[in-house]
Amino acid sequence: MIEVKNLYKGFNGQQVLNGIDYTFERGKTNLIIGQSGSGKSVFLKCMLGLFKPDKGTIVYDGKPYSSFSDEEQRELRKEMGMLFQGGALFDSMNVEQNVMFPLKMFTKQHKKEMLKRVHEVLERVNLDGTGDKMPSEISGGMQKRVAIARAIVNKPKYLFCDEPNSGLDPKTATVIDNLIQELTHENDITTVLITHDMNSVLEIGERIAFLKDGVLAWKGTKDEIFKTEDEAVTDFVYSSNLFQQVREAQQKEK
Ligand SMILES: Nc1ncnc2c1ncn2[C@@H]1O[C@H](COP(=O)(O)OP(=O)(O)OP(=O)(O)O)[C@@H](O)[C@H]1O
Repeated sequence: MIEVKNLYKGFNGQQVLNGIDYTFERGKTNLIIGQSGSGKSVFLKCMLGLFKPDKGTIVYDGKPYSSFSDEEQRELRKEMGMLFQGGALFDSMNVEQNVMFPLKMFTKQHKKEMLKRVHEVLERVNLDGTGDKMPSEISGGMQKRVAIARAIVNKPKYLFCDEPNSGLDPKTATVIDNLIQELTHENDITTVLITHDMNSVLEIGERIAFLKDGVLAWKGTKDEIFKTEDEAVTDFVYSSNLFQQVREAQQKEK
């Protein structure tokens, strides 16, 4: 669980996050949605410890970041899995080396032990047997699954995903969404996922935080989002054809 309390962040006099209070629950896919420029990435980077908040507290499973020693900060980084747009694999490394990278960086395991874990996670994401392939030799969807395997190889408590579906066809995007959700449930991970993909909201929006101009303008679930009359949210979600179609279908059923 990650509790965010009264979080403020700005750059050069421009306020980006304006006093956010929110709790990201453990074992759930916690989505952050909102228009471009609303502060989603800055929010994520604050939780990753990449940006220092101007004000406010971020509490990781009961422990405020400000109270972490250097060693504890390093330990926390080890507990964070990251999945960035485009997968961000190392082109010069094969699949196995990519997935092994966090183990080499954060653990002192023997190679045999690391290989065992790498193959365990590759199997979990249905990529067994691809360890010696280079990223350029596999499809975009497979690259995402390698990136997911790399993000979970260290058994993270927290998984941060920034638009994990970008560049994928709708069917592959759904496979990736469901895989992230399954891993979140199986391993009781606190997953925080930024998305522009309204299909992802419908698929895995167990908890949704809607940001508008750096403020948490609405929070709820994928079912509640259809019931809300909050204009900021309705303006945003019904600009998507998919949401309009689902709403129309729901109205016909009534
Ligand atoms: N390192 C930085 N220095 C200065 N300003 C920044 C920095 N990072 C982000 N910003 C500003 O913060 C604001 C919010 O950006 P952010 O990337 O969080 O938006 P976003 O909601 O993630 O947008 P998108 O959906 O397009 O990715 C923008 O005005 C951006 O220019």
